[in-house]
Amino acid sequence: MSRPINIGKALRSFRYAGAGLYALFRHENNARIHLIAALLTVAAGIFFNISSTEWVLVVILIGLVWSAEAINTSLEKLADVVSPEYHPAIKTVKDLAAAGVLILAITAVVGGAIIFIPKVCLQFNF
Ligand SMILES: Nc1ncnc2c1ncn2[C@@H]1O[C@H](COP(=O)(O)OP(=O)(O)OP(=O)(O)O)[C@@H](O)[C@H]1O
Repeated sequence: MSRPINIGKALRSFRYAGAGLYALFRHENNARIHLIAALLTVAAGIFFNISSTEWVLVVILIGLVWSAEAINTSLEKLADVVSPEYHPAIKTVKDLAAAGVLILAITAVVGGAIIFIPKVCLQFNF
C-alpha cells in the first residue's frame, strides 16, 4: 500500500514547478511584461498604503494573470510539438488560450483602476 503522503514526491513537484516558473519569466516576453506590471502595482500599493482587502484583491489578480500566462505558454509549447506546421485547429487553440490571458489581464487592469484611480485623484487633487 502506498503511503498517504509522500513528502519526497511533493518536494520534487515543487522543484519542477519552480523550474517552470523560472522558464516562464526567463524566456517568455509576455510573462516578463506581466511581472513588471505586477511589480509596479505592488510599488503603487505601498505608495498609496492600500488596505488589507485591497492587497488581497491585488494579489489574487496578479496570481490569476501569472497562472493564466503559465497555462497559455504550456499550451503553446505543446501545440508547437504536436503541430509545428500551420494548422487551423492549432490556430484556434492558441488564440483561445491567448484570449484567456487577455480576459484576466483586462480584469486586472479594471480592478487596479477601481482601486488606484480614486487614490491618485485624491493624492494629486484632480
Ligand atoms: N502551428 C500553428 N498553426 C496555426 N496558427 C499558429 C501556429 N502557431 C502559431 N499560430 C498563430 O500565431 C499566433 C502566435 O503564436 P505563437 O506560438 O508564436 O505565440 P506567441 O504569443 O507569439 O508566443 P511566443 O512568442 O512565446 O511563442 C497564435 O495565436 C496563432 O494564431
